[in-house]
Amino acid sequence: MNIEPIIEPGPFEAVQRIILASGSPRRREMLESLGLEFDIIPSPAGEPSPEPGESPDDYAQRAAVAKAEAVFELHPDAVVIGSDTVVTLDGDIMGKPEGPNDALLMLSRLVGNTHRVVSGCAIFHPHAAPVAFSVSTDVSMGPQPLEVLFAYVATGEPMDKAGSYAIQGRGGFLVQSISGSYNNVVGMPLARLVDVLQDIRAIRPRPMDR
Ligand SMILES: Cc1cn([C@H]2C[C@H](O)[C@@H](COP(=O)(O)OP(=O)(O)OP(=O)(O)O)O2)c(=O)[nH]c1=O
Repeated sequence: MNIEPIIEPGPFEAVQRIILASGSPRRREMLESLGLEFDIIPSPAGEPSPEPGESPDDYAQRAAVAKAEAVFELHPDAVVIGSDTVVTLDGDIMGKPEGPNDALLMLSRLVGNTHRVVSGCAIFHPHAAPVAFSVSTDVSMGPQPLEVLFAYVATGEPMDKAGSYAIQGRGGFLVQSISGSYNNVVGMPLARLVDVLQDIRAIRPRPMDR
């Protein structure tokens, strides 16, 4: 399924075919913000389960590699980008909630605490070794009464978000402060990704005359 995004001239242009192996609208918007032409092919790879004792960083990277690799195998001529975001607190890895009760449980643990959001990113390239990395952001939330969490869960926003909240959406009110990349919380370590894409010559600054 190729969804051709609408491109506005942005700071960069693609030098090679780029595929975003993601169904996340947030990740699509981030790549679009760069002005890149790219295809979207959600990965057929499912979410792997964390191995016993696996660090959140290793897990997020492994999940991102699995997503990107599954699409790269079908399109070895393209640069394929995959990403995976998890929330971690007290050593536990939180993905997307299984339902409203699970979302409520996650949020009741996160409020009044500082947790880490870890996004893994993997880039597969036709003529270079794959690159995988993870970036983490500390997110501090103030205390919230249960009825506020109920009301937030009832919006439905938490259901497709790691940790059951969206810093960029209605859940922004939950976040008192962050230390690190904001984009990384939303779903992709964009600054680091742009550096890598330029290093492997997949993108370049858009020439002034274009
Ligand atoms: C913490 C946080 C997560 N998220 C989202 C980012 C991810 O889309 C989602 C975590 O799920 P992921 O499994 O990382 O990704 P996804 O299933 O949405 O998309 P795909 O696997 O196709 O790439 O949580 C936010 O949008 N805002 C936030 O503040």
